[in-house]
Amino acid sequence: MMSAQAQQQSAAATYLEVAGLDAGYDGVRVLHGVDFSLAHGEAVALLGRNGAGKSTLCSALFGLEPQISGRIAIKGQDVAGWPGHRIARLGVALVPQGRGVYANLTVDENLTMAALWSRKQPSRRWVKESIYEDFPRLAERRSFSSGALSGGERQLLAIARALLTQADLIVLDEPSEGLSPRAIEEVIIGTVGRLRGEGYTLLIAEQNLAMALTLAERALVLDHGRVVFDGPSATLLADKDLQKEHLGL
Ligand SMILES: Nc1ncnc2c1ncn2[C@@H]1O[C@H](COP(=O)(O)OP(=O)(O)OP(=O)(O)O)[C@@H](O)[C@H]1O
Repeated sequence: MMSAQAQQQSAAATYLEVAGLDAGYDGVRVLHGVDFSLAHGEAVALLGRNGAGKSTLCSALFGLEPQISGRIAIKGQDVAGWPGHRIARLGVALVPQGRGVYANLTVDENLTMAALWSRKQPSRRWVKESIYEDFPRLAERRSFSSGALSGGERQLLAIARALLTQADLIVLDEPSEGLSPRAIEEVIIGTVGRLRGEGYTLLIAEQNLAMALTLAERALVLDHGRVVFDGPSATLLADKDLQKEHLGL
């Protein structure tokens, strides 16, 4: 059994804890008893076939559409049932599938709006100018309508919006979807890899196994709404039978 001190240390190291999470829509259950946790600064890939429940899990963490039961704790606080804006204030940002940027607004306006969601005491404070310095492509496009951006630029903007909320856990729902190999290399591998290096906690839902495993040291595989693998990425990469059975590869 863990000593009280070890339990305290382990609670302090845990950013997100999900236990016995069920989620669904209008009575149709999609997630069944999902358990996992994320340590501060850990990058975890969330894998699974189409319809396995990855987006449902990402949305459930953020207080969005699915109805849920079970435990979701962020930094030790039980947040199940909280609305998204309250969860955002704890430092969680979701970069949704399809990116969630406002296509009718300019890049600059999108960034201004994201900053309104900002939490109060971040460890690192991003402001619009630091975003433009660090992501010169966005600076070049600042007055462009977001709807006119390329897929890679839109993904970059969505990530920048997450940073401006001063999040320290960023949940990315299929970031590589619809991007060219070059955009995947530059935006996803480049930017997300950098966030990882800077100590952000990352949960990356992906269909692209090789890419997800490049970015994350640990993988979680969902199949029909159940966690069927939770372990080192290298183990999953080496286990062709598991990939075939649960990812259809
Ligand atoms: N808003 C919704 N209303 C009703 N059912 C939904 C909704 N969103 C998803 N579902 C259903 O929940 C199940 C899981 O879908 P989900 O999008 O979570 O899977 P996924 O692993 O993210 O797949 P994909 O890669 O296709 O996005 C599917 O059967 C889907 O039809």
